[in-house]
Amino acid sequence: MSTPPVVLAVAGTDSGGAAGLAADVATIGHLGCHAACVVTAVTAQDTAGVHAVHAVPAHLVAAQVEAVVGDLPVAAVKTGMLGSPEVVETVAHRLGDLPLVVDPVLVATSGAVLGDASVVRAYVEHLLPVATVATPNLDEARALTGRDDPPGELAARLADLGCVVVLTGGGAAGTCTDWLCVPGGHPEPLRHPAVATTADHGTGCTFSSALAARLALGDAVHDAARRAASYVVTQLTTSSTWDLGRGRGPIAHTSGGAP
Ligand SMILES: Nc1ncnc2c1ncn2[C@@H]1O[C@H](COP(=O)(O)OP(=O)(O)O)[C@@H](O)[C@H]1O
Ligand SMILES: Cc1ncc(COP(=O)(O)O)c(N)n1
Repeated sequence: MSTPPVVLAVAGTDSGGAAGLAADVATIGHLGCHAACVVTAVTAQDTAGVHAVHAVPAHLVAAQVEAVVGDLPVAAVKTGMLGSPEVVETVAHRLGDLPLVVDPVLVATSGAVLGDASVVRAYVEHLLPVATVATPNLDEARALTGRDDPPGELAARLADLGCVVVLTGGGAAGTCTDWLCVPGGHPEPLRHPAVATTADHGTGCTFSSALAARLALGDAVHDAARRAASYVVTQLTTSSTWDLGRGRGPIAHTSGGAP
């Protein structure tokens, strides 16, 4: 087998194994890349909620980043929960020159706040302007713009900060619509079938990791976004028959279940 491209995931942990680095590392590996991982926060989390958060100090996040980029040929980076404005700035400063997918994690599926107003400001001022692609959901796009416009308009506003935006979510009548907008361009709807399931914890993490892996494998952004969405549909279809946890169960990151 040939040497895989390296994708660096910079994110928090989810003890329930649904979201965060667990989703990132599994997805990146399943798509044929090697996952390096930098931990930004430890969460005590399950399918029902986030019970505690311990932020990793910014200097230790920086040390992890240095260890990875000093040794491995990172082809793409994906960021998830960063948790503090200092960590957002560290990532922007040290990783902003690489192909960079930013999932601006602010709120968990369960409703827990994973990034406050100072983190929102740091994304807008420091990280989105150097990102290649940002993948906010509708709530995150509203928080980042401070507006309540239709999703296509929010995607265009965020793209004006300097990155391609794929605004995710918005399922209705069996269809999910994501909005893709390049800086200065017109928002374009990307549609795929909606899977009826409550086993969707970690979907955004899986999507942004799949997008970063596809970029590392050489896809252009449009193709990477389409393939990442199609990956998520397959994985949600698998987990739709699972019965795990009291809350919203994990999306299947890799397998179709035990053989
Ligand atoms: N039930 C679903 N069926 C199919 N695709 C979905 C479903 N829920 C989310 N997606 C897709 O998963 C990707 C991640 O979106 P989303 O769930 O909005 O992220 P987040 O977890 O950040 O809220 C998007 O491409 C979105 O359209
Ligand atoms: C550590 C961590 N990172 C990200 C998410 C968001 O994922 P989701 O939107 O599926 O809750 C999360 N819940 N926990």
